[in-house]
Amino acid sequence: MIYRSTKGTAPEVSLEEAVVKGLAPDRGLYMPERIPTLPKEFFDRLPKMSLPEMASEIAAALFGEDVEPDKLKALTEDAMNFPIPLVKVSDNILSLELFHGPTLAFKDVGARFMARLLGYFNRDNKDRMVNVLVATSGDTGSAVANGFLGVDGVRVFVLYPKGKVSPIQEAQFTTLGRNIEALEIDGTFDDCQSLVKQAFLDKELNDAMMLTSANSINVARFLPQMFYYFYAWAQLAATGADMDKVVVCVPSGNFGNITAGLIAKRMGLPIKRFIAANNANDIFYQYLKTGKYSPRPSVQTIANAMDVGDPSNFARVLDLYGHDHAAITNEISGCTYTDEEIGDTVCDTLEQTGYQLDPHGAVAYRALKEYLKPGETGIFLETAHPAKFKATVEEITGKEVAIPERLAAFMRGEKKSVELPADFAAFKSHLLKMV
Ligand SMILES: N[C@@H](CCOP(=O)(O)O)C(=O)O
Repeated sequence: MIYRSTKGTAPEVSLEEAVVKGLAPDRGLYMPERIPTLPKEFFDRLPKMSLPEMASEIAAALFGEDVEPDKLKALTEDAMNFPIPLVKVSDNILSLELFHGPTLAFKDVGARFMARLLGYFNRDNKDRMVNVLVATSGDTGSAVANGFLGVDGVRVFVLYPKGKVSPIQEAQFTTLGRNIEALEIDGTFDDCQSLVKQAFLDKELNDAMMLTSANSINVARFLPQMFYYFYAWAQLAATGADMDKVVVCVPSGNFGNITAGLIAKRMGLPIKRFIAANNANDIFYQYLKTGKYSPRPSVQTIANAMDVGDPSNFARVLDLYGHDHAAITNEISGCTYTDEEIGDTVCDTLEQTGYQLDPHGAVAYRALKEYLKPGETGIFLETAHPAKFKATVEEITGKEVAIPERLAAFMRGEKKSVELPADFAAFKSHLLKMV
């Protein structure tokens, strides 16, 4: 498969080059040149398939030309080795619980797949040190750090906005040591993401060290996220539900997650429509309303992983729909909620249904409650475990949130981070010291 840049001015590349480069040299994002359609017989079998089985068939359709079949199957099945249950919350609304992986957030799916795929591409270059740069507003950092922890030939730099992630999220990537270094940036997530993007375009840096990204700008991080859309659909289909009116609501920040869902739909997954639910960082919602994209500095909210002021994957959404605003609004609607509304949703849902939402899932659940039409069934992506936001959730509900042991383990480590200003020269000089 050939990968092309959304900006259209960079050379086309192979999957390996797209994964290793991360970002195209014209600052565009790589996209597969064609999106394969899966046959009807695949969808007929779907409700009976396990997650690793279906993931490896989908991976074969996308990556099969570039990776040996048995290796691709093995690495996909190994990456997808945790449950992703679809759980009923209220009458016509179900939660796709994406928090049962090692770091308790949906990013585990893409990060684990990417770590294994990069290992495959690097198999004959054992002496080559790959430097993974990752900007995080909370969840990506820990998933990537854990996905690559102890992997020979890989060094990970996690850039995060100082004081703007939850204490547990911070512990998940600042206490690991070994080949993981946390860089605490005095700025926002967008500053972190911009430092990473500038690094890919800096000749001196790229001559000195091999850099790649593990954010959703990297095709190996974002495309595997489509696996769980198929799995959600399959679980619902297995219940005998009416599959013509399925609406998926995605809590949206950097828009990699919803873009993976849109690509799943292009591959044939019959999702009727999508809702992109924003917190106060409602850049996409404003775009849907006005047709104008006006990025702005992100503000801090209680759904911090979505605190993104210039979503990278907006470029991919535009690309998928040929920059046609009407076509986009036909398939995707949006909404935006304040912290107060998010908090009320966490509280009311717990009281009314007994289901403990995290602040991100709450944004999406509320959107379905408000915007599902009669006869539709809504699935929302519950992107992280509520315990990752323990203090916030407990303050809202007044009830204790138990911390799973694998999360508690992170809290026992000692925090180590390097503080840096949101300044490219300082970041670059720090990286160059590692050479
Ligand atoms: N929401 C992310 C921010 C980056 O998103 P990504 O999907 O591009 O990695 C986070 O929680 O870190």
